[in-house]
Amino acid sequence: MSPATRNPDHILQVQGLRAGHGQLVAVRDVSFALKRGACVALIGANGAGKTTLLRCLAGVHPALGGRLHLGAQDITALPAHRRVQQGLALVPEGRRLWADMTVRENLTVALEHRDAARAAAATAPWSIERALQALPGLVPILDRPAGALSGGQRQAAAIARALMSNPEVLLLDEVSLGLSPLVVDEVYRSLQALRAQAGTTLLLVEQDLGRALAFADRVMCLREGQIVLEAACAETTREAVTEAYFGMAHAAPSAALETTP
Ligand SMILES: Nc1ncnc2c1ncn2[C@@H]1O[C@H](COP(=O)(O)OP(=O)(O)OP(=O)(O)O)[C@@H](O)[C@H]1O
Repeated sequence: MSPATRNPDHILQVQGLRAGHGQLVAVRDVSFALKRGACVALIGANGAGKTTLLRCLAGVHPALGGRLHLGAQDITALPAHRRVQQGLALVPEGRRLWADMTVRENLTVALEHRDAARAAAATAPWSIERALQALPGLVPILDRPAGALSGGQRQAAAIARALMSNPEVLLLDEVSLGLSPLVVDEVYRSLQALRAQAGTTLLLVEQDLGRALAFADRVMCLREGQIVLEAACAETTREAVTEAYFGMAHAAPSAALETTP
């Protein structure tokens, strides 16, 4: 992407991204851009390529082609840890915390590995104290080993750990997976606080279509590794999204596409 075609309003620009697993192509020529401060929900059936796409953006899965820009910087060739330092953080499916360490230790290690210059330049850099204000549910479990936490607590701790890098863009895989509705509500309240307080740009994978459309500004539907729908949530309908999701007109929602009103 030439500097002339880059839009300064876009914090993340993805062009022609391709990735696979062996012979299998999982992400096919995917292009999109995230506006600064936006929240985009990425939806798609099992195996559509959502996790592979997020992992490619984070640099933990190799891309076969394409270009990525974070702000004005071309990050295509940067390894995962450099992308984190530049402001692109992933909260992976399954959360991947260090199970034997306490929550506090998980956060401290992340804090020590962040880019000091970026943190110094930030107007309000994240600290453990500030993360606890945004995610108060962590306060009583700060000294508990991450391996002993419930699903919702692990999700909150993983989000807090990602915040330690002062992300401009937070990628969240399967936000609601394995969590009770009440805990999901709490996680989304925390994400709302992040958006309001820090203006963090969010790209989140969410299987609950009702929740995705209610929370995000835009929705992007991935099918067989391609973006088949990209729209403002306020300007699309469940029917249009469901049709894109299944690749057929008038498809009935299945258990794979939850639809909380
Ligand atoms: N480690 C792997 N080895 C081989 N194939 C894989 C691997 N991980 C994913 N795939 C395949 O790549 C394709 C995309 O998978 P991916 O996990 O990215 O999809 P997804 O949309 O995140 O699905 P899910 O909701 O089930 O996690 C699928 O066909 C899947 O079977």
